[in-house]
Amino acid sequence: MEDRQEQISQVVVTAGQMRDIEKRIFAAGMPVVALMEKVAGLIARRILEISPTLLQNTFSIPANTRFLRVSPQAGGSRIGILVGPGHNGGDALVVARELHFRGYEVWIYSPFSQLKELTSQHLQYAQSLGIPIYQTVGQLPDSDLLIDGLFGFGLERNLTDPIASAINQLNELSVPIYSIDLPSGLHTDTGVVLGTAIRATRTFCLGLWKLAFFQDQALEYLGKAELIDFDIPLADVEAVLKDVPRIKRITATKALATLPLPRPAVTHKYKEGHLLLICGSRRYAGGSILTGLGARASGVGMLSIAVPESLKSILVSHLPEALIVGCPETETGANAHLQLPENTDLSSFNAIACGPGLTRDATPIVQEAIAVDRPLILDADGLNILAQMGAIATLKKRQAVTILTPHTGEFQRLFPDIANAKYDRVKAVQAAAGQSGAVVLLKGARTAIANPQGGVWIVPESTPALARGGSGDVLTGLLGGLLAQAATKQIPVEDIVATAAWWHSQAGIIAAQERTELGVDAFTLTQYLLKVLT
Ligand SMILES: NC(=O)C1=CN([C@@H]2O[C@H](COP(=O)(O)OP(=O)(O)OC[C@H]3O[C@@H](n4cnc5c(N)ncnc54)[C@H](OP(=O)(O)O)[C@@H]3O)[C@@H](O)[C@H]2O)[C@@H](O)CC1
Ligand SMILES: Nc1ncnc2c1ncn2[C@@H]1O[C@H](COP(=O)(O)OP(=O)(O)O)[C@@H](O)[C@H]1O
Ligand SMILES: [K+]
Repeated sequence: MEDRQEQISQVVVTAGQMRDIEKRIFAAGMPVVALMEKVAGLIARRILEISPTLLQNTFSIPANTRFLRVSPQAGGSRIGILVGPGHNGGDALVVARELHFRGYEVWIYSPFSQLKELTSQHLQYAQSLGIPIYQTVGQLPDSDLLIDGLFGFGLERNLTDPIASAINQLNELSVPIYSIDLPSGLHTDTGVVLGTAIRATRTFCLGLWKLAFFQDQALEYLGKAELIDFDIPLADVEAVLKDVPRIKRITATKALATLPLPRPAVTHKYKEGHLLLICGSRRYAGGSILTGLGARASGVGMLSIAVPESLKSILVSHLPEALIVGCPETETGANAHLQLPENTDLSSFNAIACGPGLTRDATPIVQEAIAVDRPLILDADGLNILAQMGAIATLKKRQAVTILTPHTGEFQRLFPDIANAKYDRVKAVQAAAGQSGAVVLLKGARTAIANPQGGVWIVPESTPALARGGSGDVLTGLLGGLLAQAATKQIPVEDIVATAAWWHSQAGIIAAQERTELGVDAFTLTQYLLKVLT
């Protein structure tokens, strides 16, 4: 049984689900007022923890001062608190009060005339404490930090003026902004910008991760995101999510537990999986090498690589441990069809990965791979050829599991009828898996993986260093190797896919830390895969 923290860190909810979970907590007797105090107290404490310069100011007070406070005269940091009409504003006002009592020079921007009752009470109290309150952006004094409590998960409509232009002006100030729950202006589920949105330096996501945090279009607004856990009972989460397919973050704990480690002491190479890669062309020889190196890093027991005959020697020189199968080639140097050695038939492979570097001239070999009753990964031109064949109808005929690994362009070619791929990647990948019966991995800044039942894994962190030709080939090889090794184990396929994607992203992150975001070419990436585990 995973511990509570691990379970909470995997959960991702929509605004509607969050609202239902809160309703249960309130119905069980937790007072709304008490929860707001608790949550905002945690936020205030966290702000003080992570802002050493603010703390420095607190402790640089003159020695003869009787109270551990910073007066404006002592040069304390100024913190502006942005207050909206709902409970997000209420949270912000509690933070304002706490920081005021810790001695900071706090001011409040409260542009709305109608506030929810609790929010209104906190505003009244802040006013009674002498905290200055401003209604228009033009009046705002300077500040060292802004706390954004304009809107949280209650925002559904587009923002209009004057609040929209106020947000634009606030973004223009060169001041760090910490957002409460999510940057005001983002849709909680899709991460779509509703007119305009705060560009946060940091975001404190409250209680449970919201979907917007994993939608590519929201990333530029979120800054550094962290979860503020306020002890939501797991039973309430379970009760609300029990009948819906889960959307989960793939964590290090989960991914590491899915890897084929430790290896049993008594085993042999064929027990540790036999992977067949079908890849490469005269034009894209490198793609087959990168795919092979990705597979090598997975630890797969046996690796066979089917490439056009003319690439055989170059593959052997890069991957001496692999069985390189030279295939007849087309005039253009594409893999024409499979020609396995005698005594080898396709049923001896635990998994097949097909696509990197093939070119679209390799249609017959892709058709052969699809026709084989083995677990199959299709990537790159494997996907483009599948799209030409009609993805959904073709995949319906397959008996064994299929994994598709498209980027957005390939996804749209495969599933032209799924319109929302750009705006709600999670919904799009769920729809694709549901319609095709395949496990679908939609690549991007935050890669999402869906199974046909609608369950989703999201890779929660990655690096733009991976936005480089060939890094997808590495993923295909790595995933193929893990899939082949899992053949005899009862592991859900989507867990293996998510683990490979997590591993790939982590390697990118470590490589980028050591070499900058410009230093992670696809070959280098393959050299960092094992560093994730050691
Ligand atoms: N319940 C609790 O105790 C806890 C709640 N928590 C906190 O509560 C937050 C959710 O609070 P919330 O539901 O009050 O919604 P919130 O995000 O503040 O904003 C909605 C307000 O904005 C308004 N509005 C909407 N669109 C608008 C527009 N375009 N232009 C202008 N106004 C617009 C809308 O008014 P409407 O006109 O729709 O009636 C409504 O008043 C959550 O994110 C977290 O911070 C946590 O601390 C945990 C404990
Ligand atoms: N901005 C980004 N942030 C994180 N990962 C990214 C980003 N852009 C691309 N990637 C990752 O890099 C890989 C690119 O794969 P792909 O588009 O297939 O490239 P190629 O076919 O050249 O190998 C995918 O795993 C994708 O998720
Ligand atoms: K906010």
